Amino acid sequence: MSEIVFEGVSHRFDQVLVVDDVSLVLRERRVGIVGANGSGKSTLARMINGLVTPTAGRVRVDGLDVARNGRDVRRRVGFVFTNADNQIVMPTVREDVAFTLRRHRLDRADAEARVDAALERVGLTALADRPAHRLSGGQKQLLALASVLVAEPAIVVADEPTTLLDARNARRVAEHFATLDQQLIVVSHQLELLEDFDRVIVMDEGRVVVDDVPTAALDAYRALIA
Ligand SMILES: Nc1ncnc2c1ncn2[C@@H]1O[C@H](COP(=O)(O)OP(=O)(O)OP(=O)(O)O)[C@@H](O)[C@H]1O
Repeated sequence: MSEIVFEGVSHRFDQVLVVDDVSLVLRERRVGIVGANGSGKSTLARMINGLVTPTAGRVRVDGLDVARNGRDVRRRVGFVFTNADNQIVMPTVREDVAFTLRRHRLDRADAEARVDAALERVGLTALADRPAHRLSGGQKQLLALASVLVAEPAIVVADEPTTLLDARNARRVAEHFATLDQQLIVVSHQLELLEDFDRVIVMDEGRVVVDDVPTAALDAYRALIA
């Protein structure tokens, strides 16, 4: 497993402290992050691959300082956004997955084999030549996941990957996430998604207020928001 370390990490947007002195070592395979709207979950998740830089403290991924080694870190850390539409950049499903590899210097056959494997992995092989924007919401989220997996990241960070999906699609996407070999960090308001994770972190006003096994952490979170 990889290791993600937050060392006294804070982040301010326009003087407002949204992540407040967080220190964590994440080594578990599947870690969930929950918390009320605006508690700083997305900001924390985005710091893992350098989408957001801490205004104080340091984030390290497998020993690499994210602020200094952004490119190497982004090769290790794939990021799945809430809205897959924002992640789809190419006309067809296959082209969209292949786009991730544009700077990987693979020969054509290797790249194609990796794209095929990533599509197979998420069950989109039959839709490979379809227009990406015409997929259903659930299929788009699986495409976003394939576009991340094709780079063979060690870590997948997902920010509310099922929030925009109906219950059936959310379950389908969640099942795919559950079978990943990668270390997985998932921000979610859908608590059932995290029940069989290894660890759940509860954020409140930028701080980690609970850090425990899912049953205990989710109970504490439900009590906090009740
Ligand atoms: N780019 C930005 N510029 C200014 N403020 C921001 C920016 N991104 C987030 N914020 C603010 O930082 C705070 C924390 O936001 P963040 O998205 O991390 O919370 P969250 O816990 O993920 O919330 P939600 O559950 O609503 O997605 C919020 O008050 C938000 O308005």
